[in-house]
Amino acid sequence: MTKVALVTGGAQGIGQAIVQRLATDGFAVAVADLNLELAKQTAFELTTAGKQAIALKVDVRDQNSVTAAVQKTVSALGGFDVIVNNAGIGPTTPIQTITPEQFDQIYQINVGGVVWGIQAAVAQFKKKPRREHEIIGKIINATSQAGVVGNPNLLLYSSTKFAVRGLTQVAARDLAKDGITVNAFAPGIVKTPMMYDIAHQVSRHAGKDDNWGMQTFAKNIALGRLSEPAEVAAAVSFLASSDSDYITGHTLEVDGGMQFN
Ligand SMILES: NC(=O)C1=CN([C@@H]2O[C@H](COP(=O)(O)OP(=O)(O)OC[C@H]3O[C@@H](n4cnc5c(N)ncnc54)[C@H](O)[C@@H]3O)[C@@H](O)[C@H]2O)C=CC1
Ligand SMILES: CC(=O)C(C)=O
Repeated sequence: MTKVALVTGGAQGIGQAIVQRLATDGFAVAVADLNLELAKQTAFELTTAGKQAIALKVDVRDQNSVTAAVQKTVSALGGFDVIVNNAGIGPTTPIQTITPEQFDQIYQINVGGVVWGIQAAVAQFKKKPRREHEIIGKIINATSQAGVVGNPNLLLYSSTKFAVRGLTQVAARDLAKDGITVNAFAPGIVKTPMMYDIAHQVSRHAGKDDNWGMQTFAKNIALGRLSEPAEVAAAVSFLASSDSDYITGHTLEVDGGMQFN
């Protein structure tokens, strides 16, 4: 039977590369994003290429919105096997500029969105029949190299990504008995709209041009180059496949050698 995956923030950047890769792997995919127009475009490109895909509007801050997106996916695609909690935002936050509004927004999206995604996915997974020790659902969360080591200028962002690694470990322990694995992926510096925006902001604070910001981040990459979104998607493909059935609670770093643990 065709497996079904939902990817939040699937309309652009890393999320888009993930839906494209999972569709190529044979999944029917739900492209769930705040930006419905972009999500439709991504899904359209996949269906035109003969893949099974739908577009859904979701705001991951909103528990009901995430639950509804998962339920719509089940109705439209006939099952539910994998959720990739990928949506996130990455504003630079010099310490003295942080406001309560900014704090709420980034924690609600980057942490809250993952919690609601886990919750909604588990409710579906638990409806499935299961043989002893069978893996019936996979939860895959986006953290970051900035969730492995604190990154300058990113106090709120970095700390949300540490939280995602923590909650991935807790959920992995809580859900193992139900045949659900929970893992995370930690990209490095990936060529996406988010990363170009961060590089722009960091460069602006330093009074330099945008290229300076990107090169500053790139300095610590052992493999000596920035990452393509498809390279992150390849790691997520593994975490979504049965090849990773004996892995849970793990953060897979896909950063060209920025961090070694
Ligand atoms: N680009 C990079 O270098 C890195 C990115 N990451 C993480 O990977 C994930 C994807 O990042 P990128 O593709 O770079 O970001 P991006 O900004 O290019 O794309 C993010 C997508 O999430 C969607 N989104 C934002 N808020 C949302 C909400 N409330 N509800 C639903 N969708 C929402 C946006 O509309 C967009 O389509 C994020 O969690 C990010 O923190 C981690 C490490 C490095
Ligand atoms: C955006 C991000 O996750 C970085 C810089 O690691």
